Amino acid sequence: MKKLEGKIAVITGGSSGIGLATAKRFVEEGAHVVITGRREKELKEAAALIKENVTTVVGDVSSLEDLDRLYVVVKEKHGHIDVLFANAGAGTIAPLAVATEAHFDQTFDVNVKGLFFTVQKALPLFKDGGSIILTSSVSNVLGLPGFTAYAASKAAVRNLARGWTLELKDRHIRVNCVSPGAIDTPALATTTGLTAEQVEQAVAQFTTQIPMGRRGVPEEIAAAVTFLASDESSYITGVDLAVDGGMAQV
Ligand SMILES: NC(=O)c1ccc[n+]([C@@H]2O[C@H](COP(=O)([O-])OP(=O)(O)OC[C@H]3O[C@@H](n4cnc5c(N)ncnc54)[C@H](O)[C@@H]3O)[C@@H](O)[C@H]2O)c1
Repeated sequence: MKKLEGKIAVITGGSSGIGLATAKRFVEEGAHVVITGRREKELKEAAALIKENVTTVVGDVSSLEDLDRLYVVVKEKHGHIDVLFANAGAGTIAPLAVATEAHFDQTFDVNVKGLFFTVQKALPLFKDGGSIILTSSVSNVLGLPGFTAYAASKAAVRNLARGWTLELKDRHIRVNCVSPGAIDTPALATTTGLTAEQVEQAVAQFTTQIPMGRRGVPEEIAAAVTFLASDESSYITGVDLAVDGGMAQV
């Protein structure tokens, strides 16, 4: 029996990395996925990789108009949502002394405001219960020099899950976070502003500090998200599931 047979799932940031791996896994488990991202070309390429049971909608989660358009498509095509994976996120390195207002605003616009309204505007489409999974980060409990605005935004995500767990309990909607550690995705290489060689050195150094001694792969986050999306986690709500090779324990 497939874990998500017949479910309708919306995934933001579904064109690459963790979102794409999760979209593929959801479809393998019997779901139809609606993926959204900012760039049409990447979305189409992602849909070609997913192959079947996938709809694409171009949009920026920090734009409320784009979110409205997304859910109009979902409503017209499917009528309802069973699973929402609010996964789109942004974060670049910016030590406190040099971080700009634009950096701060962009980080919070996507990771907090975008995620907040991604969930709010989906609510009318949840019928009888469902599962919402928010992508936070292991940085929600770590001091992470150079990434403090990002880490603060991800701590906000974790706290939104706590409150929404209670706000949505009577509608039988479970709300959980998944918190990736260091996962090999395009984001890991592009958010540092360093050269490719510097990134390689920094990542190698960083990897030595991970208790399991390696970085994760997107499929390992997708497996955890599939569990949280499915009835296998039917008595789990409000938790923060770290998928981090033990990083949060250091
Ligand atoms: N890779 C890691 O090590 C790691 C660790 C912890 C948390 N995360 C989080 O995982 C999530 C997915 O990141 P990833 O590692 O797969 O990186 P990624 O760059 O492969 O994916 C990020 C996705 O978010 C989308 N996105 C970014 N800004 C957006 C916006 N304004 N509107 C719509 N879509 C937008 C991108 O287009 C992309 O599809 C993010 O929330 C990220 O913060 C990643």
